[in-house]
Amino acid sequence: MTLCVTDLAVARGGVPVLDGVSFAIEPGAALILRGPNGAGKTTLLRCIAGLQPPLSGQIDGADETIAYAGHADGLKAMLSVRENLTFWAQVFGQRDITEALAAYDLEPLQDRLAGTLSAGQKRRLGLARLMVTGRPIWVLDEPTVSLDAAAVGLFAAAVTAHLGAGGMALIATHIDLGLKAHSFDITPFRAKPSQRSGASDEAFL
Ligand SMILES: Nc1ncnc2c1ncn2[C@@H]1O[C@H](COP(=O)(O)OP(=O)(O)OP(=O)(O)O)[C@@H](O)[C@H]1O
Repeated sequence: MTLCVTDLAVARGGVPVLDGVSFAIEPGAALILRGPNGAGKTTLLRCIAGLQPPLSGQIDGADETIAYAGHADGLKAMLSVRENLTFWAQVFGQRDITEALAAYDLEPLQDRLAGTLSAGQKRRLGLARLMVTGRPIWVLDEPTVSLDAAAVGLFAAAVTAHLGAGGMALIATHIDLGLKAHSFDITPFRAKPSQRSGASDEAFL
């Protein structure tokens, strides 16, 4: 299975942002999305994750295969760390959360309510969630925000293990994660200002 994006055009708030984007990711590979603030990385990732439709083009290999981590951590504040991971494991039909707890050094925090965690601890939990989905393609938007250097290392190790097991990753980031991955700069694919689409068709802003 390959994630294949062909001639994709995407909009945000009804305004075209990118046009003519094509790339493919094979099992075991990661692609790092690059581009300055406002270039359209988040918009592209949201389309690929199925949160909003593209204007045109094709996305193949994304059905029931993607685990998405955006800017929000998507945590249940009144559930503990362990309960959050167990909840997501059950949603995705997986069971074991042990590896995810260990990968992000969350064992000492497992009984804490997620709402009481620091920003970096919440981010670690949000990223650990990916591991219990069993989904092969991780689509990640600025995953290292709030993480300290040690936690960035844990994240890089988790991604490397995921790729080693045949998984894939598409990551928008401004920092060097030290991963073996190709980079894809979306700057040249900025949509022309004349390409207006009209109304917004997004599920979430
Ligand atoms: N909710 C929104 N409504 C309308 N326009 C938006 C919205 N969010 C972002 N935009 C605009 O869409 C364009 C693409 O934004 P996007 O968030 O995809 O860029 P990005 O590359 O992820 O930026 P950053 O590096 O700052 O996170 C920008 O011009 C931005 O101002």
